[in-house]
Amino acid sequence: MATAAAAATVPAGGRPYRRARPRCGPPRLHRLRLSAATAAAASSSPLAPSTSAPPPEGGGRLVAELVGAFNELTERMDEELATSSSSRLLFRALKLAFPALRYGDGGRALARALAVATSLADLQMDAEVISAGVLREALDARAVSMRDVKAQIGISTAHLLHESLRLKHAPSKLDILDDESASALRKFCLTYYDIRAVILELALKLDMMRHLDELPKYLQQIKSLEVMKIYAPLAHAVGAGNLSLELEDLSFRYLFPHSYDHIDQWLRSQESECKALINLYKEQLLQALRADDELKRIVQDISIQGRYKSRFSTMKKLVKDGRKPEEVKDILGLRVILEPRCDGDSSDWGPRACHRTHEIIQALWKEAPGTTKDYITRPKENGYQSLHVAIDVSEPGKMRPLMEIQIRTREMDRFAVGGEASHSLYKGGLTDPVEAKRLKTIMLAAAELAALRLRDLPDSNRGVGNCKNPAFCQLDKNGDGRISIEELTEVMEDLGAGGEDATELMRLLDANSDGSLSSDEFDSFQRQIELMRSLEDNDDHYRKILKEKLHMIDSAGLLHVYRKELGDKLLVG
Ligand SMILES: Nc1nc2c(ncn2[C@@H]2O[C@H](COP(=O)(O)OP(=O)(O)OP(=O)(O)O)[C@@H](O)[C@H]2O)c(=O)[nH]1
Ligand SMILES: Nc1ncnc2c1ncn2[C@@H]1O[C@H](COP(=O)(O)OP(=O)(O)OP(=O)(O)O)[C@@H](O)[C@H]1O
Ligand SMILES: [Ca+2]
Ligand SMILES: [Ca+2]
Repeated sequence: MATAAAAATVPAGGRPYRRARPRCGPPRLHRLRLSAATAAAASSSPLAPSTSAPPPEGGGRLVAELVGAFNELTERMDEELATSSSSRLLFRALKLAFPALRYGDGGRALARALAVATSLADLQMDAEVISAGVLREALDARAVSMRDVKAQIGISTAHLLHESLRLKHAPSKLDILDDESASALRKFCLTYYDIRAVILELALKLDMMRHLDELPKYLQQIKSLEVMKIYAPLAHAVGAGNLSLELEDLSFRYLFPHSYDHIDQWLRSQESECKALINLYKEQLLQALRADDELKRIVQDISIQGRYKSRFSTMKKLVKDGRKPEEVKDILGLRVILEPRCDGDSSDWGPRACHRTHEIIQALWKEAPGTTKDYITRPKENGYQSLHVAIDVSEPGKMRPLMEIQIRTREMDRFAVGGEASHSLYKGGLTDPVEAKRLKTIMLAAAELAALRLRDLPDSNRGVGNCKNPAFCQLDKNGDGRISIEELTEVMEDLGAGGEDATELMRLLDANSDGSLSSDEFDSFQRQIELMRSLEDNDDHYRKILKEKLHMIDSAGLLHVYRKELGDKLLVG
């Protein structure tokens, strides 16, 4: 029977780049992000004695934040990249950045450094790049020196930071950013700089764009132009698709505020309904494809991806040939990817499976006349293969944009994503296939080198296999399975807090009063940290809802809407 895996669909708000990783075996408790409800339940378990203690203050709170950030980042990292050497490196970087960035501006610098690190972890970068992301803000604020980084973190992270600083100044070497010089500059960046430094710089640009309101207006436009012409296409070229889309949308917003508002209002007005529809159609289609006898015979795997079109991409469609928003046929998009079986006479099973999928779609929904393009029977000149249809998802009295469905085999998809018909060539600003191939080779080589440096030594008795809880292992320096007061004091001192804070934290967490923290006691502490973080997340979420409502309605109806929204969310939560 054909197995079907539904790939991630519309990005969830707030954490756009997080990639769902399949987990094998039992979940690792320390890495679970507990909901407030489960965390509260866990805290009443007899195995979790210390969660009833009040949240730690002072230096204890610092350790809690450090451990929380460390867990969040390692959870997002690719499992293969999260070796114990990587964990150690990341923990050291966080320890260096925390005291340097936490004070001064109410912790905003630290929050931004962690957001950059999060983007890098979501892009599946290694610990060296993520550490550089954490430290770059501290370096810019002169709270940490390159000498500190070299001595405490390592030469590779220092090198990355050095390269990203060089890259930062590259655009200012040009007087005008016309298409030609922008293209030359993009090539220059990709040829002459460590590719991981380019990716670090992209994550920093995203952070800058998310806070552009804080800069003077003239700078907002200069920065946006740079991003639009250089960094968004660069992001596309290195395969950071979602990052590229967000960079484009943000710079579009600052460069053309009126056009942006227009498109934003139209897309936003139907966004949640359309995203729900994408998920619904995806599920229906998956079920129908899985149930089909012919597909069961010739296909071993089916996946479907969905996306809602970005603001900037929609704008380009409108400008290209002057069509109206409702005439854009790919505002809602699904992509079916089929993996044909390899046995028997399977040479034409791929195209057959795609055409069979088309027939099933025609039986399910209404196809918009004249929209089908069969690039499988007749591939495009660049070799691109896929079958495209658009279906009408309107209902009586409810007009909606069309939904485009692309159908292709896994092999065709690989070619469309990374081959000579690659998306970065199709619209990413790179025009030379040889250049794209070389870029891919450089990226792979950089990843291999990093992996080599960050691998665990075979005789290491603190390898991942032995360390069920990486945060605990970072604190348990001598590896005896307990965190002693000396070990706790050491981390406190690294964070700039005193020995009294360590004693205080130990008193709070040491449930059986034996003078040290067992892994169970530390697990309880981590559950408490998760609880604190989830409360902060919810607060942030409610604040956003409120802001939107305040913006949209007059004061007479505010309370009603606020109560309803809050009530709904609380019920769901
Ligand atoms: N990677 C890649 N994707 C492509 C290529 N050509 C088309 N596509 C994808 O297929 C979609 C639809 O392409 P077409 O069916 O040719 O439609 P179109 O002529 O662009 O029509 P409009 O979307 O209405 O402008 C595009 O939006 C891309 O997502 C290609 O050469 N490479
Ligand atoms: N129908 C679809 N289903 C799922 N993903 C899609 C679909 N169409 C495009 N994508 C993906 O969505 C991302 C954003 O693409 P975007 O909508 O900006 O451009 P496009 O549709 O590929 O090209 P164009 O703007 O020329 O139509 C890309 O990763 C692209 O591969
Ligand atoms: Ca110990
Ligand atoms: Ca104890």
